[in-house]
Amino acid sequence: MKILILNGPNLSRLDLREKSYYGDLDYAGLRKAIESKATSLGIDVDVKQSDSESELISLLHEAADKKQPVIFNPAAFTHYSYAIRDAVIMLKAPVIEVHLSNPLSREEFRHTSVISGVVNGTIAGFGVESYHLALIAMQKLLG
Ligand SMILES: O=C1C[C@@](O)(C(=O)O)C[C@@H](O)[C@@H]1O
Repeated sequence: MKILILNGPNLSRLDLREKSYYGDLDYAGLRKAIESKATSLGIDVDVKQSDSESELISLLHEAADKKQPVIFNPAAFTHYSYAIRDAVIMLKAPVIEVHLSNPLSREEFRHTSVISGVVNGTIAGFGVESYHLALIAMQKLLG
């Protein structure tokens, strides 16, 4: 079973965002780093990104129907999307929330995650390493 790595809005333009939080890596580089770490761990991944709340929800529905594990960076939706939270609740396999930056060290509106309470765990603040750590954690969760 492939693990779905799902990325939310504006992550496709990572290299154009605040360098102090996201560095120089572009989305293609992030994707490549995730895929190569997954290969080294012997994990199959499907890396997807969308800027649309509706599309992210459809992808979560598909993952729920397939009982697919998910590593999810909901990006700004983390902080306010109850619709995405409700879709995450319906997932049947483990789900890990990841963030490149540490939202708790940023603006106050980022201190709330409406997603954290409905996932197995959250990894934040380690750049691309957050995804690597999530892959290792997911491997353990799946036994
Ligand atoms: O778009 C993002 C990226 C982010 O999820 C991260 O990976 O650090 C943190 C969010 O607050 C922000 O809106």
